[in-house]
Amino acid sequence: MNICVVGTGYVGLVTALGFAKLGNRVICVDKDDDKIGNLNKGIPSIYEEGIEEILRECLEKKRIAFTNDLSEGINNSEIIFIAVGTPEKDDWNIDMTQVHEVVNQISNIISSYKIIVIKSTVPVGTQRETKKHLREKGVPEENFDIVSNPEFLSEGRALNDFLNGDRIVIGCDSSKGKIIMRKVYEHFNSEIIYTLPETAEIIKYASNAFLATKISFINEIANLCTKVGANIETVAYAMGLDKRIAPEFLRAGIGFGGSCFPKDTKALVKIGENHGIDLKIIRSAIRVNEKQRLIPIKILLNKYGKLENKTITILGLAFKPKTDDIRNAPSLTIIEELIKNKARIKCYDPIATDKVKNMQWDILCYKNLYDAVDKSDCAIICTEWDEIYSMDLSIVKERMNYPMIIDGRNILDLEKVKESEIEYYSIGRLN
Ligand SMILES: NC(=O)C1=CN([C@@H]2O[C@H](COP(=O)(O)OP(=O)(O)OC[C@H]3O[C@@H](n4cnc5c(N)ncnc54)[C@H](O)[C@@H]3O)[C@@H](O)[C@H]2O)C=CC1
Ligand SMILES: O=C(O)[C@H]1O[C@H](OP(=O)(O)OP(=O)(O)OC[C@H]2O[C@@H](n3ccc(=O)[nH]c3=O)[C@H](O)[C@@H]2O)[C@H](O)[C@@H](O)[C@@H]1O
Repeated sequence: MNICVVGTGYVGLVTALGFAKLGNRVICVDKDDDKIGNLNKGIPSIYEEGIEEILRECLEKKRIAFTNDLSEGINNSEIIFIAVGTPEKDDWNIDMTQVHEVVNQISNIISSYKIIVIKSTVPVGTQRETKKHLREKGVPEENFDIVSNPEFLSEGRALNDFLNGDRIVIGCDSSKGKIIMRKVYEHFNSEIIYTLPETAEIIKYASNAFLATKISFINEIANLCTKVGANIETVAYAMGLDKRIAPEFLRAGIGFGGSCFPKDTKALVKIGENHGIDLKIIRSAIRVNEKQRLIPIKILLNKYGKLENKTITILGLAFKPKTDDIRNAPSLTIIEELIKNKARIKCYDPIATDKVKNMQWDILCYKNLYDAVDKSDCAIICTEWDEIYSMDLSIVKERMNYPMIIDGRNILDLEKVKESEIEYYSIGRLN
């Protein structure tokens, strides 16, 4: 099939490459000329393992092309996927500017039947509002169908998630649209749920909010474990053996970050509010998460009283391993607090340091972990990178000014920590 994908970020690029790999012809559109230039040269706009090879393979086979010209994408495709950003606003509502811009542009270009698929995570009601908007802009009804098709991929294993997701959700109120969407996904093995657009839109938010709540739940239990001398790892393991609970998303730590859980939980609370429903559980999950990030600061203040002239190392900047994405990462909140407390800050991350350098903070970034802990008074683990998990604790101890680690992701081997005689804090583990 001929497919156009608008937006070449994490979701857009992965969607485009996934469809291209399956033999479709895909045109990707982005308004960022630098991204388009790089993508045409085979340089991905995001970091994901294996994506560069697939990009180059698809370019060579001429299954994918990148342009900044939306009309080229639309005129050569039967289906248009919208995968632009939907960031959060200060009031927790969603900023729909990027989606609205694309829809307006489409309304000026479209001249024959197209399916417009909303892949971005958008507030409930967006499919219907978009339909109304296109009609008001004079686009004849017979020229389009609008489908809500939210994406469930996780960064770090995005392409695999896209191609082998647990489910595909299609929110569509036209039978013609449904038939074409069935064809789009005919080579996927995932269960496909056809439903109303509003239901599809809620499924996306409810799924993310449920997973975020599971994390906040286990984090509260971990905090209790710390107080009563219980071990969160055994608690989580035993809970996870119950099939009704399941072991995933029970890893305690400094909480969830990223471009989606923080934004989508807040957006769902706001959607509830806009409809007169107070979503109390999700509101609490957000509050628990915001506090969880501050645990390392509390431990440090307990230990040192004040942090002025102390050197603190952040081990891991990305919001999770295998990505260079630092959007809403717990590490950033911790750095901001350390700056407020006038600490000297050193950071290590195998791939995300450049993104933090762009923030122009007065902090030092290292690509070598041992240089980052040199003369430090405490190292805080914020991301569970393999490189951090497997660091040599004897070297770390030797290079630090005072040997202290706060393990915000509960990853270090407790035996090795004990042997190293480093002062060690975790989130609910028994040392
Ligand atoms: N990042 C993730 O893991 C997931 C994200 N989502 C959702 O997918 C959507 C996209 O997220 P990301 O890919 O992370 O966003 P992103 O910010 O990485 O990428 C968005 C892209 O859209 C482009 N763009 C913006 N306006 C445009 C326009 N008018 N014309 C052409 N291109 C335009 C931007 O230049 C950028 O390259 C969001 O709604 C997000 O909530 C859903 C599942 C997973
Ligand atoms: O809508 C989205 O954007 C995506 O959001 C998440 O994917 P992602 O944010 O890439 O990463 P996750 O693996 O879900 O991790 C999110 C955060 O939760 C944290 N986490 C995760 C699991 C856990 O047990 N404990 C925990 O603290 C991670 O460290 C990370 O900061 C969802 O898992 C995807 O299904 C969804 O499509």
